[in-house]
This record gives sequence, C-alpha cells and structure tokens, in this order.
Amino acid sequence: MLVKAHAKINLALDVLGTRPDGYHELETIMQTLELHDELEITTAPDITLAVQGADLPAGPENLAYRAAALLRERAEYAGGAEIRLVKRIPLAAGLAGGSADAAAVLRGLNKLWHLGLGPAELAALGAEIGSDVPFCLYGGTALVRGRGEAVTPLRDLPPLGVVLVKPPFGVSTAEVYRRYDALVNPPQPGCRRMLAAAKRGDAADLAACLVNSLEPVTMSLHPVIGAIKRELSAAGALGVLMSGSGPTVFGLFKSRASAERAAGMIRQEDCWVTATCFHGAGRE
Ligand SMILES: C[C@](O)(CO)[C@H](O)COP(=O)(O)OP(=O)(O)OC[C@H]1O[C@@H](n2ccc(N)nc2=O)[C@H](O)[C@@H]1O
Ligand SMILES: Nc1ncnc2c1ncn2[C@@H]1O[C@H](COP(=O)(O)OP(=O)(O)OP(=O)(O)O)[C@@H](O)[C@H]1O
Repeated sequence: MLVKAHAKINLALDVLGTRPDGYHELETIMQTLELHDELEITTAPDITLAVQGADLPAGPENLAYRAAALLRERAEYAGGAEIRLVKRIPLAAGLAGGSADAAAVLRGLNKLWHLGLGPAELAALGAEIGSDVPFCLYGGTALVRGRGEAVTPLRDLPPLGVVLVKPPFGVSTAEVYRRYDALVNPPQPGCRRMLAAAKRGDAADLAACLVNSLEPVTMSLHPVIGAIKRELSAAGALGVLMSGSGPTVFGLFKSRASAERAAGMIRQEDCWVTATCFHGAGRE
C-alpha cells in the first residue's frame, strides 16, 4: 500500500497560554500542502522501517515507527508491517514532516490490518505521538485548538501556489516555546481575522491576515528569517509568514505558475514550489 504524508503550514498561530502538562494552549489554522513524503507499507511478521532521502533513525525514535508500534499495542494486533519511507519534507522545518509520517502510518495500518478505527480514535492515538499528528490525520484546512488535538475542519480555501524557503538549519520546537514564555509582552494576535478571511475565501484577504506568535521568537534567534520574508515579498508574494516554530518561511501566490516564477528570483538554496492541497491528505 502506498500512502502520502503531506506537509502543513500554519496560516495563523496564536499561543493562548500554558497548560498544567507543560504544553501550550494553541489556536491555529493549519493548511495541508501538496509537498509530501511517501510510505510503502506491506504486512510482515514484525515492524520494520527503512528510511530513504534523510539521515533519520529507523527505530522507535522515528515517529513513523512509533506510530506503528503504538497502534499494534493498542489494537492488540499480532502481526507487523514493513514500512519504506521516502523523505521529501525538510526536517525540523516547522512543516510537521515527522507528524505527517506518523499520521500516514496510522491511516495506512488501520486499513492494512483491517482494524476499523474511526477518525476520532486515530486522532486520539496520534495526539500521543505528537501535537501536529491529529491535524495531519484530517488534512485540508482546519482550526486547531488545545495542545493540537481539537481539530475542526474548515471549508476548502481557494487553491494557492506556495513557495517554501528554509534557511540551512533546523530549530527545536520546545526551545521556541520556552523562549516565547520568557517574552515580557508576548504577541497575541488571535485567529479571528484569519477565520473570517477563510470564510470569505478571497486569496488576497487571506494573505493579509497571516499571523504567527512564534515568529518573532525564532526570528530573534535567526534574523535571516526576516531577510527571507523580504525576499519573498519582493518576488511578488501575496503574503509571507514563518510556519509553526520555523524556520521555514512560506509565501502565498495566486497560482502555482506565479509561485514558480517567484522561486526563480529567490537566491536561497533550499526553496520548494508547492501548492495548497485539499484531497489525498487525510481524505482518501
Ligand atoms: C509549532 C507547531 O508545529 C504548530 O502547529 C506545534 O505546536 C508543534 O507540534 P509538534 O512538533 O508535533 O509538537 P510535539 O512533538 O508534540 O512537541 C514538541 C515540543 O513543543 C512544545 N509544545 C508543543 C505543542 C504545544 N501545544 N505546546 C508546546 O509547548 C513542547 O515543549 C514539546 O516538548
Ligand atoms: N519520520 C520522521 N521525519 C522527520 N523527523 C523525524 C521523524 N521521526 C522522528 N523525527 C525527529 O523529529 C525532529 C523534528 O521533526 P520534524 O521534521 O517533524 O519537525 P518539524 O517540521 O519542525 O515539526 P513540527 O512542525 O510538527 O514542529 C527531527 O529532527 C527528527 O529528529
């Protein structure tokens, strides 16, 4: 069985406060991208994972492996699976690559092992693996709250071209949240304007409402993020923002063709052209 694991961006992200479990209460609007990893999953006596395209562990440290092991344990399934993962989503980029792989494994094995778990049961398991996994199981556009487990699907946005630019380093999500907590006046933009824009469904309107409370934190550590934002704007993006905890910056364009043209003007090495995606994510 072939399963795609799609990257995400956060069109709006606000941190509402800290929780007793040490995590943060979020309000964020997430969007699936066409950019994806690929997983080939077949039944086998034990769980094995092989990773191509990135230097990642293939044991329990890998979120794809962890998802398979957790599902097998909870479903009390006797067999296993051979998983071959081809990585295309950049690592530690704010694009939820690991969470997308975990979600793809949960969906794939639910079918392959004939477990019959519903979306809510899979999302509850996913939340144990990572905060972005529940959204990755749904895909499309969604309002996400709590630690990341409360997912409300939104109606499809107009299709948009997207340019992703990743500076040549990763960031630790935990460190970014820690530094956010140390801010004296943390930004709290809320997601209401983006929600209203999403309802209206106008591309320029959406691009004008991009907000991310974590952006100033990661940007103060890595000022190059500001330079990348300026470069994407100069290349004609309707709007630009850092995704999640960063460091990837995305630019929104009215079509994939205009995103392709803009990418030709970007001098940064790691630059991808992709688009928003509404089918095939959690929706097959
Ligand atoms: C930045 C986002 O990607 C926005 O979508 C997510 O909030 C992070 O999602 P993720 O990487 O799947 O997060 P996890 O792997 O669950 O957690 C990584 C670390 O981020 C912090 N974390 C994450 C999610 C959350 N709601 N509050 C947090 O404080 C915690 O320190 C945690 O140790
Ligand atoms: N299958 C996987 N793919 C990518 N990273 C993985 C995977 N399994 C474990 N990891 C570990 O998780 C770390 C961060 O992974 P990931 O690429 O998902 O970050 P991210 O895009 O910043 O995620 P998020 O947006 O959810 O915060 C990696 O540096 C890697 O050590």
